[in-house]
Amino acid sequence: MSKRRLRLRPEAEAAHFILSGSDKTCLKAQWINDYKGRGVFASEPIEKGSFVVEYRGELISEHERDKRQKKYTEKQTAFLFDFKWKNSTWCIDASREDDSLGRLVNDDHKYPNCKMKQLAVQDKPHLCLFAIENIQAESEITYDYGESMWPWRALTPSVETLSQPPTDQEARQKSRVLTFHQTATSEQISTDEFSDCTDYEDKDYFPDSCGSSSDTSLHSVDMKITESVVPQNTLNDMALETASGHSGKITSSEKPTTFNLSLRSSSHSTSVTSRSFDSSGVTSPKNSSIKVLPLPNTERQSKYNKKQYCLYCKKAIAKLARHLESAHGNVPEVASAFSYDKRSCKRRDLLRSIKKRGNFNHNATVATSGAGEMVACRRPTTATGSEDYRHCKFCQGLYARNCLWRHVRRCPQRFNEEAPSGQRRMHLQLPKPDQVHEAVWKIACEMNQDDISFVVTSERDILSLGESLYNGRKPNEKRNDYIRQKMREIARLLITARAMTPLKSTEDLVMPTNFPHVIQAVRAVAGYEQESNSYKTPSLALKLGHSLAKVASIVQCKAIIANRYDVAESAKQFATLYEKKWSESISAAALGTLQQAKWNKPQILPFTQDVSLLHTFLATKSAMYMKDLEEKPNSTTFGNLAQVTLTQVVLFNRKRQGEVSKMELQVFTSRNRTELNPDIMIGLTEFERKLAKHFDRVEIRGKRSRMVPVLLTPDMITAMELLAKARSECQVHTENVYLFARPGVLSHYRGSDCFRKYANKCGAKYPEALTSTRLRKQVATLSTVLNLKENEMDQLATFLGHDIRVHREFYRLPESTLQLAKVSKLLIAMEKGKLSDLQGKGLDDIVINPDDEAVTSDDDSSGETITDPQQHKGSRTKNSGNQSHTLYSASLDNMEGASASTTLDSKNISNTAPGKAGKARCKWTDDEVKAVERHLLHFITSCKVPGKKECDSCIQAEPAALKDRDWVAIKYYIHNRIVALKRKMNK
Ligand SMILES: C[S@@+](CC[C@H](N)C(=O)[O-])C[C@H]1O[C@@H](n2cnc3c(N)ncnc32)[C@H](O)[C@@H]1O
Repeated sequence: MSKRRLRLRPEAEAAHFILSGSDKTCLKAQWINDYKGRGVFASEPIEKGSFVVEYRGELISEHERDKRQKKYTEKQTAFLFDFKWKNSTWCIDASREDDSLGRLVNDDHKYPNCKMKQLAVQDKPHLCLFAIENIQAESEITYDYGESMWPWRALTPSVETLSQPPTDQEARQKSRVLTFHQTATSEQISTDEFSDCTDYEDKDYFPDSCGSSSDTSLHSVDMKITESVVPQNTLNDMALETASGHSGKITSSEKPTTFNLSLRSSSHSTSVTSRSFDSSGVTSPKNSSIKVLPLPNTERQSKYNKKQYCLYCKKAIAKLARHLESAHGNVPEVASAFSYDKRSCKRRDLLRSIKKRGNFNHNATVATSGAGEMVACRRPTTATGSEDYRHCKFCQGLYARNCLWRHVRRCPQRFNEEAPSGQRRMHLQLPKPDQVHEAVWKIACEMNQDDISFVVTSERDILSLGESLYNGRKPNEKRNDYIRQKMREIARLLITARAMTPLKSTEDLVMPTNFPHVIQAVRAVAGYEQESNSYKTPSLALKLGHSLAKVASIVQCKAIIANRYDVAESAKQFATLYEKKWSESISAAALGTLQQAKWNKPQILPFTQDVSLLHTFLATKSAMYMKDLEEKPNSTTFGNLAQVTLTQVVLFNRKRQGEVSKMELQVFTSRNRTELNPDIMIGLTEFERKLAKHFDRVEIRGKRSRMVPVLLTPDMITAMELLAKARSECQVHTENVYLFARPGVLSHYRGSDCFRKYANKCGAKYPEALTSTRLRKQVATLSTVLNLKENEMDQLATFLGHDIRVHREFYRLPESTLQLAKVSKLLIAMEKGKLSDLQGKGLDDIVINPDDEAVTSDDDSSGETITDPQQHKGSRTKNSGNQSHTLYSASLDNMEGASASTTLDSKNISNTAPGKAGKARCKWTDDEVKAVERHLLHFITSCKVPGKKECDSCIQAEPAALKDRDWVAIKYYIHNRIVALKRKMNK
């Protein structure tokens, strides 16, 4: 009697919950990770055989299902559950976000604890889950979605494949998983009928096996999804498997039941997040669901009674060695371990290795399922979250993150591999999901392990962004850093978006309807301040924009390949939105903040005396170190000479330190040493010919893969040849490709470090000004002051490794220098009341005399500086009287030092208008002089508030020649000066 009641109870209970439309209180929904999303967990133990939850939703016909499927998004389609009832196909559509829990139960094809069963209540079919084992509190409720190519199953390779090659049987099993259809029988049960819910034969449940499908339309739907993401060989495997049949539990007449689950673009992490999930009232666990098993330290179990997982039978075993010997003694590696003496190290190491691999297999299963207990080599005293543990990449043992480095130093499995040093991580990479680029996965796994790296590894589209960046660049460490940075940036955005908007995945970020949320998140990440319309980190806002555009194009391409035209279209629309709205919403303010940050910032240039001091210091040191290296070749003498020579080359060539630092040995040894072509020689002056013979030229890789030439003096060549020769004696790794290699490692010396070191040692007055970038600016500034011709300027720009536009905009100290060197002459003339003297002259024809200079230095226009909207857009003019004068003296100083014969007179400074190198000579006509006078008068008499509209009208009324942006700059400068003059007059 009692037995009968027991049997009926689950059904009756199910009917009760079906009719009340509620779920059991012993269940709760929880956010697991980005990979799985939410899941359902037992908050109390559930007995084997009990009813667990109903897969509740809207019951629709097959036809309606087909219609909905067409317009549903990928996510929604995942909630369509097809089943057979009364000889036709029906579907439960659970896509609507309600509070029901059944729709949130995840798949587990290996160790499910529930099975799906069909129940007829009041002559309507219902899908319910029943426990097939006792379920512990806090365990996740799972069931087998059936054999099919579910993306997550492919993404997390079986643990066997991680540690050992698959056996034939395993290979067969694996390919069966790749069959792309879940099929099922459905035993229909009426609540009126007697049924035994604890009698779990597979046929009672669905999905329960796979079979050849007669439903081709369903096949094709799934194929559409899989084709896009599965490489061709996998598809071939699938085809083979379908042809060779399945497990055979089902007859060919049985119809497939398809859980129309589609590929989530972000599903493959094996770790668990502690992030809270708050949409739809799901609980938000602060701790990860994966714990590290603590020492057994209860009264019943001693701490010496630790259980380990057997590599072969996967069970937790207390006496593993004994178990291995008795149960798996015929396995070659077990036999080999036991062939050694009982106390031998070899035996101990082999057994330990088997133990660690067994535990690793278990840990990988836990990681894959998203919940459970991992086994560490040194167990904590209390259950600890898995975030602080990592697997050793050599022996696969699990160690506390902060102790891993210590273990790696003496890990017996490391064999001859070099111990990783510096930033290189020592933990085992997570299992690489299929279709993720190996190198990109490595980059992602080597990141600092934090929330951000978690999002990177779990978001497919972020990894795709990394892959796209990876493919477009030549391999080097720096490129990897860049990719890492880009992936982290977008992950940070996603984390912020999740916290403050309904967005959840990277794909959500590039949906046009989400554009306002994206703007909100970007602003939050970049620290937008509404009042000032500025950002704390404006560059981040700009970078995120570029990355989002890239992600949108990646999503679009992937969607096109996958025949998901709705997604492709929406990504395309996002791109259009981005093009039209991004600037006004984000980038205008970000660029404004960036530009504003540069205003009034003193631009320090190196002083020529300091440069000269550094030069002499390096020459002396170089001679000394060359001698040392010849006499005592060792890593120290090599390092000294390498650093000095590197600094010399950067200093002499005014090159980016990063480019010269990376000069490869092979590039130096294979440099072109052929004589200069006699025809070219003819075109050179005697002096130039001598120079051409004097220097050697090496071509190195510059920014954006540009070829950048480096000139080498004979002294430098001698030092470099010595470095090349002495490498082997000085512990320079044979694999180290760099000329300025660091002995013992694979990296090179960094020019910036060397510069800093020698700048401080050489006794320079302003050592902080001696950096490679500032030296580049110095040479560029001098080129302006010396008025190089257009083609000479081009040559200089090419030599410096950038194009002329960049040179003009960023390297020359543009208007400020010109204002110093040239416009100031005009101002002096004006202040001295000699404006009419300018008639018929160009700016360059004005000669400064020291008295005049004194006149200009005592002004103060600060606080009255006008900002010009035009300058905002294109020109980089910033007017600051004080700063200008500092620079003026600096540039004069440099100029004198640069060339003894150069003086600031009308011969040397030729006829180039400011900002228009090489354009027609800009003489002041009578009209222009009058216009300036009028302008002056206008300001002195009527301009009360500088920068107001009246001034603009005044400017417009002037002759055409004065409309040039450079002249506008002059006018603003004049304007400021006049305000200062006016103040003086008022006083
Ligand atoms: C019916 S829903 C289950 C609820 C879902 N986890 C959620 O948060 O909405 C099916 C989806 O869950 C995810 N999923 C289910 N089982 C999974 C598993 N074992 N591993 C990873 N993801 C899984 C897949 O993204 C699938 O599209």
